Amino acid sequence: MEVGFLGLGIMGKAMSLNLLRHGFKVTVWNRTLSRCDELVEHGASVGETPAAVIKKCKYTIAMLSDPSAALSVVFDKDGVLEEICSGKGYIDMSTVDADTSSKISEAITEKGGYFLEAPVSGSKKPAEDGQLVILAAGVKALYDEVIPAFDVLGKKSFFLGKVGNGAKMKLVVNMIMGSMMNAFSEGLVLAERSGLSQQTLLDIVDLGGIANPMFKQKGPAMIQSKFPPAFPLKHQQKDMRLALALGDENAVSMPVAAAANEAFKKARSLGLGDNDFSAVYEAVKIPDCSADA
Ligand SMILES: NC(=O)C1=CN([C@@H]2O[C@H](COP(=O)(O)OP(=O)(O)OC[C@H]3O[C@@H](n4cnc5c(N)ncnc54)[C@H](OP(=O)(O)O)[C@@H]3O)[C@@H](O)[C@H]2O)C=CC1
Ligand SMILES: O=CC(=O)O
Repeated sequence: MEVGFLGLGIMGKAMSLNLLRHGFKVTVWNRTLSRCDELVEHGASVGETPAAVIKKCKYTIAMLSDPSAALSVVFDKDGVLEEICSGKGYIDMSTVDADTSSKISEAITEKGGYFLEAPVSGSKKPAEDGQLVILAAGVKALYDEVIPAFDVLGKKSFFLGKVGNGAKMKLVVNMIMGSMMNAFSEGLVLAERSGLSQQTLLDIVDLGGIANPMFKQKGPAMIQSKFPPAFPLKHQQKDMRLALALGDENAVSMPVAAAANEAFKKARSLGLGDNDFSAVYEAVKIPDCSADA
């Protein structure tokens, strides 16, 4: 199977390498073109523009940072829309909001192409290991056709119906994850300030009902103030922002998520946006000056 791949960041690089390892022919494009070099060493071809990739491939996957990147790659000059046509499928796996996904879907459909949104749950390591959870929605026929690729990229795929449902599901999941990371960070700070061992806290948490892979994997690095980026904090804050907007639309009160978003914003203002999202711990550590006012 031949696929195009647009966006070779942390996730896109791991995912396209995985496809190459499993015998797919992959044509890649990245805004910073030099990032294609490593993929070429592993057998990929390069398209000079998103349009060139679409022209060459029947199926093209995108994995881009945020709504503005996802829209730009489709609508700007040399973008996807210039070459998408009947018989071609476009699969956007970026985490965006439902409106962005719908705009892309409508434009692709107008040109006769097929569209699937397919954001993923799982981070750098699951992407490397083909263990993502894929949350697809859109054209079911396209979903069925690209299952061989999803089987390589993920451990489980869900088809969630109409465009927007995949985006919304992903935002709900990441809203929970971001709130959990804040509670975990507060717990680590509280343990330390109370004179307790943070390592002992990690051991206890891992043995009980709130044990989970995220705390287990990230906790030991966090207590050493190490945050190598797997899921960049700036993207988690984008997801909190988009999830809160979804809450606004549906009149769902989300005070926990709103507080978590503030902590991620504070972390970004401290210059931590390119660190892993667990770096919110550094923001949580800083005393809240407003409490003294
Ligand atoms: N990392 C993770 O653990 C996970 C991330 N996600 C989601 O996947 C998506 C990608 O994440 P990740 O790989 O971590 O992000 P990165 O920041 O590592 O990569 C972002 C990619 O988007 C490209 N990009 C950014 N802006 C533009 C633009 N205006 N036009 C064209 N390309 C652009 C970047 O190109 P360039 O190299 O030129 O900057 C790069 O290829 C995000 O939506 C994220 O929320 C989902 C699950 C897990
Ligand atoms: O979106 C991030 C993830 O870990 O899932």
